[in-house]
Amino acid sequence: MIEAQTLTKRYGAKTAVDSVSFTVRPGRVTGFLGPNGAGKSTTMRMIMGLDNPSGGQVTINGRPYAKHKAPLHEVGALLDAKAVHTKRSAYNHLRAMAATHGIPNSRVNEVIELTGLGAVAKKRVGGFSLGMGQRLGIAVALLGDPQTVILDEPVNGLDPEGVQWVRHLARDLAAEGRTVFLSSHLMSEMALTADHLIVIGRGRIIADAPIQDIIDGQSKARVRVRADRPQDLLNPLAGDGVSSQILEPELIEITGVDPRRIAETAQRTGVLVYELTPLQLSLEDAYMQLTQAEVEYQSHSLSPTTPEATQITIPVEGRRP
Ligand SMILES: Nc1ncnc2c1ncn2[C@@H]1O[C@H](COP(=O)(O)OP(=O)(O)OP(=O)(O)O)[C@@H](O)[C@H]1O
Repeated sequence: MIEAQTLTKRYGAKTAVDSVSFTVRPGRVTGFLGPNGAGKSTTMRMIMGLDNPSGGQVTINGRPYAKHKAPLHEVGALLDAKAVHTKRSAYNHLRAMAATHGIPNSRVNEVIELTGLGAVAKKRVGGFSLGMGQRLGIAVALLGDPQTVILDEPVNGLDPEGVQWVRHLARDLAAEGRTVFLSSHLMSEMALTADHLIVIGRGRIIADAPIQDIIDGQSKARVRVRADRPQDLLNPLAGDGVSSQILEPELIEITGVDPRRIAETAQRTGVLVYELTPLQLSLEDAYMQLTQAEVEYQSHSLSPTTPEATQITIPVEGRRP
């Protein structure tokens, strides 16, 4: 379990992490999301005792990292896979780490097996690809068989098989009752891996909830309707927060009205409906909506004159008095 209370980190005038409080619980995968520069790595570094908080505190299993007698058994972290610059082989690197922490060699062999490093374990780490470096970083994180595992961008540089492997690993570790806290910019992957999300923007928590709640919280009912005269549905459905998009002559999307009301309206108005599909936001859409005001490093289109979409959005006319 990781518990942060009013955790703050300032770098000069810059407040990278601004009085955040959250709990990362065991038995589930908690994703840590946020735009570039939001404060994810700084938070993870403070959890691992690599940065001192300017205020507040963070504990792992009830104690700050530095207060644990055998921290590698409590928490393992992959924070910066590129940090391992060594002429040693992966095997010797892991053995040296194990020796200094009283971990038996048999565990070194286990983590090499677990992370799929067997074929390259005797090669110099300096020559590793990004993906192999990631696997070694994860092997180091798991070396002490820790109760809590923190992985910062663990799928960075991994091929699709590696990405899937990290997903299964994270889910297996959580299923064993461990605390798993991971960051990733790959939303589709996060949607498949995490049970719970903490979203941070400009150093502050902007969401802390089960993943489905975050998607539902950002979604207004949106329904795709195929019908012979779909436009005839629009006036009877008009109201606050209702809008529609004509995609094809017989295809529209209506936002802000549930499918049952659309079906009832169609029956009343004699419109023949032959498709009524509720649409759900993806995690990526929900995330973009949540964080759009929090993006520190905004990207701009190279061709601002290019139309955003060819679809036409028209608000449904307001109710007539
Ligand atoms: N050592 C430092 N000195 C000064 N500013 C720093 C330092 N480390 C981080 N920052 C600043 O603190 C803020 C948070 O950075 P951090 O790396 O924690 O964000 P992040 O969410 O991990 O971003 P990314 O997704 O790009 O990795 C950024 O504005 C960053 O520039």
